[in-house]
Amino acid sequence: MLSISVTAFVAVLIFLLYCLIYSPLYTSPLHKIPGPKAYAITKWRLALDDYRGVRTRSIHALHQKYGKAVRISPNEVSFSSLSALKTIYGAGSGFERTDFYRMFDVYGRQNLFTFAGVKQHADRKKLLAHAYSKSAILSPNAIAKPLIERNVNSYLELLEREKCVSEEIFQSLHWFSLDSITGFLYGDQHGGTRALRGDLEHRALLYDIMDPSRRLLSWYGVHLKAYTKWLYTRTGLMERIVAKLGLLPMKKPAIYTGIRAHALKAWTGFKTTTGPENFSTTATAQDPSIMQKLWRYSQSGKGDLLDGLDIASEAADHSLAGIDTTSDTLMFAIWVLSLPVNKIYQERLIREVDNIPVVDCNAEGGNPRAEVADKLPYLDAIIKETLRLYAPLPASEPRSSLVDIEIDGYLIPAGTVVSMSPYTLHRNAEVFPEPLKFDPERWLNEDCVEMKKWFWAFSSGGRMCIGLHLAMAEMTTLLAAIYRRYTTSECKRQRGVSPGITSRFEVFYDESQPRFKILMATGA
Ligand code: HEM
Repeated sequence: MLSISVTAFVAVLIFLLYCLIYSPLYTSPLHKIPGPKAYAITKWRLALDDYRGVRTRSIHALHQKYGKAVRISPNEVSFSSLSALKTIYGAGSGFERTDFYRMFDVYGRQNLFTFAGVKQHADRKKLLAHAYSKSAILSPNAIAKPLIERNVNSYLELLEREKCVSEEIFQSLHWFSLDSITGFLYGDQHGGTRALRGDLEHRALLYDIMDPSRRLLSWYGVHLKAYTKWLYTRTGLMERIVAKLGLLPMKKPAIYTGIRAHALKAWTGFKTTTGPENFSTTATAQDPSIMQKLWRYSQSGKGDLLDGLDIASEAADHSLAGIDTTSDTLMFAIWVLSLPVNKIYQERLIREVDNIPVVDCNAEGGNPRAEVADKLPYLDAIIKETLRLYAPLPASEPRSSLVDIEIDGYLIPAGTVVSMSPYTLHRNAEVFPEPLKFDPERWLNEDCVEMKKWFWAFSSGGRMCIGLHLAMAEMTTLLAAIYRRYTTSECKRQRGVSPGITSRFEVFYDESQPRFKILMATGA
């Protein structure tokens, strides 16, 4: 009897060793891809890096050691080459977003960001692409340009009115991007915010995404998805026990507060005042917001019907995607230009914006117009270099293919997760000499064609950032106005300390500074 039990135990052990160690290392189709064994055997090795907030930097270090393809988990491979970039993220590549993105569903509804399938995504994108095109963003007759120019005026007025703002730009830049994206999505009447003009309720909308425990919630949501869902769906006594034991990574309500709740409120307000019966005769012309465009489409009877929750989900996601990204980039740009070592770049930028003729500035406020700020080569180089070194979404962008495919000489079976990151692409020393040095002028050299191919802050192909032109217009118009009027320098307390932002669950900062200070945890 004993010997049967021992035999069974040994057989189970051998089976487990085969499945958990031998197979991933020696028989898996990915076994030839280089990388440390611990990462190839278990997904928890990478999850641990994630927990420590060093996932992206660890993957980067693995690329430096193992080359352009690294196995980072039993079923996940990271790449860092232009050929892989084209195969995975090129237009029409057929690669889909993975389940990872489903944590950005809002109200249980998918949106542009979270659709995996190419067709579903393309259908939704068709509805939005024109509104986000460069010509629409810079058109005087559409919503974005006047809105951004007004917000730039408000920002400069705020600098004059509340002197402390100029010493702590992080928050006020968030108010700027909040007012810009909400005005664009909802229009002034139905949810456009006035944080810059002092509305405390609107400023408070940001607390939710600034809550540091959101970082932990993101980690749980990715690595312990079923358990997290279980935790948050307990009711009654169990709910109290779970809370008492401190098992919740973030206190309830963890999700539909702040920006997400605001989207639903904006939608409800819009529907009540606009309503189907007077929809075609009222506000449409004066209020061409994204919400209104989607509503108009949903009433047209063409294609799949969008209901209120679909519209609110789409809008909430664009808000979340458009706030931290833009304001974090602006914050890094101003901070890096304020360092004494970069004084020369600030002076050259000031020279460029000083040369803008008065006729190219708005009568109200006297700040450069958005379409003029868009055409300043030095400013453009500064923003590119900021996005290269401090990309606000620097982490890997996971994708998978429905069919087997070869990438950089390796056969990648269908369903394998493949990814690349701006962080690693932007630090390739063969493409960007002295990669950790802030040098905007590298973008002004005639031979920067290769660098442009590696620049990936906004991703590429069909899933490239839809808000690119909106973000660029916000950033160029505000920076041109600030440096036309002011010089900036670092505060005493900031000396030797890099600002640090968190993206998903990692902290990013300037690696050349001795220390960093985390400014905010973000949910995106
Ligand atoms: C500096 C500013 C910004 C940067 C660097 C940035 C970067 C990115 C990146 C890298 C992606 C792809 C993410 C992935 O696939 O994992 C993305 C997608 C997206 N971004 Fe942005 N973004 C910025 C601003 C904005 C703004 C202002 C909006 C406003 C609407 C926005 C809306 C979106 C949306 C909706 C997607 C999903 C697009 C799709 O799947 O088709 N972004 N962004």
